[in-house]
Amino acid sequence: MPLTPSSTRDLLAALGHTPKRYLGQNFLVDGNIVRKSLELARLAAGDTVVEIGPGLGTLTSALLEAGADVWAVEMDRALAQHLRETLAPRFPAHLHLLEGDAIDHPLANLPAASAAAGFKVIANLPYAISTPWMDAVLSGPLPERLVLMLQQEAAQRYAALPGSKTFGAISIFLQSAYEIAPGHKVAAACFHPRPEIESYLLHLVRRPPAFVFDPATKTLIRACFQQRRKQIAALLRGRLPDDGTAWLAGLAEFDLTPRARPEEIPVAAWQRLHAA
Ligand SMILES: C[S@@+](CC[C@H](N)C(=O)[O-])C[C@H]1O[C@@H](n2cnc3c(N)ncnc32)[C@H](O)[C@@H]1O
Repeated sequence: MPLTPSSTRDLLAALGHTPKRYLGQNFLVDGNIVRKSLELARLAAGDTVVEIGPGLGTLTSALLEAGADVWAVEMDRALAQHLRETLAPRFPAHLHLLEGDAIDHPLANLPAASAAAGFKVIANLPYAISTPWMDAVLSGPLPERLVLMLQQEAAQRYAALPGSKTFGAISIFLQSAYEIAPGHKVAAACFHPRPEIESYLLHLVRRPPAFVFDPATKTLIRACFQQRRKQIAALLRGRLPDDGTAWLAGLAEFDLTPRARPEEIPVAAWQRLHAA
């Protein structure tokens, strides 16, 4: 599989494929990043891995060559066809390729039994879907580890702390389930074509135990952050049977009052909120 800008360009030309911007087609052309991704994921032979957007198969082939069982979902029909013709015959028992949208199939149709046995996600994500996809994954079953190439700005939002302007619902959902381990900034030269935005290799390790919010509480928290300049007491009024009085009283433990704004409230306090 191609691992240099020139071999990637040659393959794209041979396929008659022009990278599609709306599908975030910035292909990896740097072997070090591929190796680093496998290393951060502690990839071992026999691991089950979900990959989103295998594209030309650069990361996918490295995963398969390392002995992983790969469940991948690719939306681009021509690229999926290319993988079916080239990579699938080499790894017939280990590549499970789905042509479709990762938003509809966030875990590439990984069977429930394989998910329950433990799996990882390693992917160079299409940037446009990173947050809705992450939100879907956080509903469970949860991967043990994720190593994700992302837009740096998205990685900053996921890792944001209370008090920061980028702290939001996704930061709360993600940090409740995962620890953010050290990752890496990635240069635009590691991709073809080069993206205009900065990229980051994010490394997430599932917490023991991981906290998963129920759907109603997620909806409530998202609604609070849609009006992040309002005070939390006003935001909860009419949305909880007691208008949130009991939960608001508990904010004192965090040195906060009902006048706090959503972005000031720590993750541990949000975990005590129950909308249902
Ligand atoms: C950033 S590229 C990564 C390609 C390849 N994994 C690599 O690292 O070179 C993103 C890939 O995701 C695919 N893609 C975009 N949106 C998708 C979606 N909603 N569902 C599944 N795949 C998608 C693109 O066609 C592209 O192949």
